[in-house]
Amino acid sequence: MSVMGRVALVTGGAQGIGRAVVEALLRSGAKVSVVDINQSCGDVCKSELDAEFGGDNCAFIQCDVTDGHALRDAFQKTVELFGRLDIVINNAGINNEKNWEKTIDVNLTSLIKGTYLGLEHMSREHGKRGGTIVNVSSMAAFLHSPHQPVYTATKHGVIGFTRAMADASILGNYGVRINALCPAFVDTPLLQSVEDEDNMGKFIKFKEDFKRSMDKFGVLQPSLIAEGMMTLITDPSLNGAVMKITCSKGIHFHTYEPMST
Ligand SMILES: NC(=O)C1=CN([C@@H]2O[C@H](COP(=O)(O)OP(=O)(O)OC[C@H]3O[C@@H](n4cnc5c(N)ncnc54)[C@H](O)[C@@H]3O)[C@@H](O)[C@H]2O)C=CC1
Ligand SMILES: CC/C=C\C[C@H](O)/C=C/C=C\C=C\C=C\C(=O)[C@@H](O)C/C=C\CCC(=O)O
Repeated sequence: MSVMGRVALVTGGAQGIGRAVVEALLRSGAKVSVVDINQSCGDVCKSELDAEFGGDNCAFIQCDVTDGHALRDAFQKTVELFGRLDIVINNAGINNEKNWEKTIDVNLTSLIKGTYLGLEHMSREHGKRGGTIVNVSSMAAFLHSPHQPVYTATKHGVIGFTRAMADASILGNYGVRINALCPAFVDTPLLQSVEDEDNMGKFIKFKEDFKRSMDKFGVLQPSLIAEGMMTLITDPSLNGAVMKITCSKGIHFHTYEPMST
């Protein structure tokens, strides 16, 4: 599937992995709505993307994804601006073990809301034309790190929810493919949070162990994550897939044992 002329919405798109995904989508001819809480970062992002890709191909919508009404409005504004919605990337995420309730709210609750809003605008059950959703998890869902237990729980939840929704899409003939993406460590500002007691809480005392994990497993570049994301977006055979991206194996997929009857 080509994304030429398609419309994408990317949460957390103003920096890091989301910014790399936004650029890959624009480079492939999509129009993109960048949804992000960070006004200044979003303004810079919009200005730079307009300069590179032209002023009519992306929009920045300042929005805290944990505000359900604001998130709904961001989806509606995207459709009003660009006339349709074909791709939703639920990417926004934080690492905060001190305010762990907020981590659940951003990483899981808001991702669920973003998935449901995406279906409202894309699913055949709502008379729409179909589309694709990618939910961003993490390799933390496979290698539970003692430094971020609640973050790890949210990323496990993303995989379970995404795989269940992919099955629901088949049963309900939604016409929407729903997949998960699990990067290992990626060189973005999020990694800096491991140094901050305000983020790590009592687990700050494990930060050296976290850094040893980063040294052991390596750190990826956002551009490789964007490459994997484009595969999930464009490969029509993928639904319920769990893509993993690591330094050791690159872009690959998790395989699940068939359920025993
Ligand atoms: N950096 C890494 O090592 C890895 C990151 N991930 C996941 O990738 C996703 C993106 O992370 P990064 O790009 O690394 O982080 P980042 O911190 O560089 O970028 C996250 C973006 O999300 C935005 N954001 C945060 N809370 C928000 C909210 N409530 N509403 C709207 N926007 C909000 C931020 O303003 C920022 O622009 C997250 O879900 C993260 O858990 C997964 C595996 C590895
Ligand atoms: C403060 C930064 C917050 C989050 C960063 C990120 O979300 C957390 C990642 C946590 C663990 C990363 C593990 C990386 C593992 C690898 O790179 C693999 O090569 C390890 C080998 C096997 C994994 C098991 C499997 O593939 O099933």
